[in-house]
Amino acid sequence: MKYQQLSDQIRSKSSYLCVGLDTDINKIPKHLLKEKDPIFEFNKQIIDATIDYAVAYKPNIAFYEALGIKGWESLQKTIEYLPKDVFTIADAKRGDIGNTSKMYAKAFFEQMKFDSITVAPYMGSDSVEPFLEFEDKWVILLALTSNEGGKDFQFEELKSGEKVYQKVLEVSKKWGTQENLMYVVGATRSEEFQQIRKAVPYHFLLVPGVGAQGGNLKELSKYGLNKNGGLLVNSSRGIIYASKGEDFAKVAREKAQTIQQEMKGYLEQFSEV
Ligand SMILES: O=c1ccn([C@@H]2O[C@H](COP(=O)(O)O)[C@@H](O)[C@H]2O)c(=O)[nH]1
Repeated sequence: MKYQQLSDQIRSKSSYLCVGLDTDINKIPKHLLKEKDPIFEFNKQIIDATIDYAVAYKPNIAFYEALGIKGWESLQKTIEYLPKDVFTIADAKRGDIGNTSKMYAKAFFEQMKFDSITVAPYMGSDSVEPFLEFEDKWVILLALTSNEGGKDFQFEELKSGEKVYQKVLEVSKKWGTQENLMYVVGATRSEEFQQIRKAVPYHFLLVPGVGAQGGNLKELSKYGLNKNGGLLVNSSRGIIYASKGEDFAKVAREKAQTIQQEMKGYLEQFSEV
């Protein structure tokens, strides 16, 4: 998917919601366990219920890998089921020496046909560039993560006065363009959004950490939104497990709609979209 298409989706749905498909066999409603592929059945019902309010879907690959071959099959079916006009994110956090990264890229872009993949920056340019060689595919580079442990390294101050995550942004933005490179910035870091926007004014930011992790949607939207939208805000558990009963899809739809309505207001207030 191209930058403009994603921006158009945000405009037409008045939403920058990404639904996280962190589908755990131990958390899905019990009545689905009688299905041939309970994980896919759950995802299918979540997608049908939330599609009016979401512009992106993000399966976290760990949840599928953990089930072995069956998990990969459920993932493949999920990707094939998703409509072509939504943006798909493989939250896989890959990155390795160049020739290995190339194989990860082939797996997620060619085999599974994801639009994008999350990548760790730690191994540097040659570990990221192989992902950037695929047309209309995206790298979503970890910049500032939402977890507490993110402070262990990412806020460390360098001799230049920059923090490590700022250095990641400054150096990596030369590896790609706003057309093929996005950044992960945690919703729990809303105080950093203003200066992150200065560093990367036009790049999309994938923002996990609202809902279950307590990030503030208004705060991050205020500084994170740009004239193209520029944000994809993910919620996984807060939507997909809002109800653990037979009404899970209906309740997920209500949750997604509530978030979308809030986003619509912020798009009107904080962005020219
Ligand atoms: O900094 C990061 C990077 C990735 N994640 C992932 O996003 C979702 C968040 O799930 P919630 O249930 O909405 O908390 C999950 O897949 C994480 O692995 C993140 O949280 N923070």
